[in-house]
Order: sequence, then C-alpha cells, then structure tokens
Amino acid sequence: MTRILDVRGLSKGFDMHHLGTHMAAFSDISLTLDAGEFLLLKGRNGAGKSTLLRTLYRSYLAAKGEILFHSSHGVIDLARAADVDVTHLRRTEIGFVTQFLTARPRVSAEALVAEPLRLAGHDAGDALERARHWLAAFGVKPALWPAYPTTFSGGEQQKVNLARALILPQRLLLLDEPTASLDASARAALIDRLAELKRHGTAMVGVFHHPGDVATLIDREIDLTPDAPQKEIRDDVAV
Ligand SMILES: Nc1ncnc2c1ncn2[C@@H]1O[C@H](COP(=O)(O)OP(=O)(O)OP(=O)(O)O)[C@@H](O)[C@H]1O
Repeated sequence: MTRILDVRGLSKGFDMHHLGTHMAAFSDISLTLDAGEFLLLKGRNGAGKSTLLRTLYRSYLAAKGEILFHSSHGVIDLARAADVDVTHLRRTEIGFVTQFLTARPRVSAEALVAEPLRLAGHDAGDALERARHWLAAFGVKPALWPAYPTTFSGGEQQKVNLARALILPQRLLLLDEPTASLDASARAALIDRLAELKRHGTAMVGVFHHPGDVATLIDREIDLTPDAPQKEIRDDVAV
C-alpha cells in the first residue's frame, strides 16, 4: 500500500466575532488514506464534513493537528505548508470537486476544462481535444463548448466543473457533494470516472448526501457526528 494521507489530531473551529464566541467544527480527527482508497465522510448537518474537506485542501487553516500528505516529492504537512507549495500541489496532485463552478468572464467552457492540462504542459490542441471528450462524457451539448459558462444552467455549470476537476488524474481527490443536481447520465459518467481514477491509485475523501451513488467505491466511512461509532467497510483494496 502506498500511503497518501496521515491526519493526526486535526481540529478546526470558527470565531463568531459578532457573538464573541468560538465554535468547534470538528475536534481531534485522525485518519489515514492509502492510494486507491475511498473514504466516505458522514455525519449529521453541521457535523463538520465540508469544513474538514476544506481544511484538508488548506482553504481553511487547521487550529491543531497535522495533515501529512505523501506527495510525489516527499511528505509535506498541509496544515503548515507555505501557500506557494499548497498552490503548486493543487495544480499537480490534489483536486477538489464541488458542486459549484468558478466561472471566469470571457473564458469558454472548453478552455476552462482544458486549462489544467495546459498548465501541466500538454500541447494546446491535445488539451482542447481531451476537454471536449470530457465535456461530451458529462453530457454538455457541443453548442455550449465554445460558450461562456456564466450563463449556463446550474447542472450545466456543474458538469463543466466536473470535467475540469477530473480531467487530470490526481494523487488525492476531495469530493464535496459532486452528484448534487446532476442528471442520471452525468451521475453515471461521474461514477465511472471516479472508479477509473481509483483503479489508477487516486485516493479520495468524499461527502455525499446520497452515498448509495458511490456505494461500489467506498472502502471506509468516518462519521463526524460526535460520539458516532466508526465502521470499517472492507480492507481488501488492491492497488
Ligand atoms: N466560515 C464559517 N464561519 C463560521 N462557522 C462556520 C463556517 N463554516 C462552517 N461553519 C460552521 O461549522 C459547522 C460545520 O459546518 P460544515 O459546513 O462543515 O458542516 P457539514 O457537516 O458539511 O454540514 P451539511 O451536512 O449541512 O452540509 C456548522 O455548525 C457551521 O455553521
């Protein structure tokens, strides 16, 4: 097994300045993740699932604990890494899939999807061809490929977002409700792509309000609801 993540004693809370109080989002979380493993984060509303994903991605700074990411260049503590290193890892090894697209003015859907490949040094023509492949796979109509996604429907924007986030295999993929508002065929395409990435060794941590969507991918579950019993699904993950 190739270790990807060692999280130790991780805590995060928020200062509620207007109330003069502090609220814990999650406390003392420890977990490990190996290549090709899929970890489902469960828990009641407000248990801290999205906050944990954002802390792993370093959108939030942890209050306590370590996030040891085994990158291709060695182990780095994401809780303490320099911003420049985090930015580099986000381009090359760590992906975050949400249901929300950050569209940019006057950037076409196909250019937005091709961008991660271009930044990784792929030829522009090849990147565009692969972008179109993934837009088609997620069911975005060809007429929309050269258009600006700012005017797309919520589902169409989400499909562009998925194509962009999943075009390049990552070492670690964080998934925050990626199936929300997807139609059945896009959901099937997403599950197929996640299964393919998992077979290639991508480690994944995901939040799904309908975990049945990804039942075949789940190896382990962690329930962030305080005092919830933890469940090991299976331990026969081959990588
Ligand atoms: N930026 C923030 N500032 C203050 N409090 C926040 C912030 N983000 C989250 N919280 C609080 O932290 C707690 C955890 O929120 P989080 O969104 O992580 O929960 P969740 O488990 O993903 O919930 P849900 O299932 O409802 O999506 C909540 O009580 C929420 O109000």
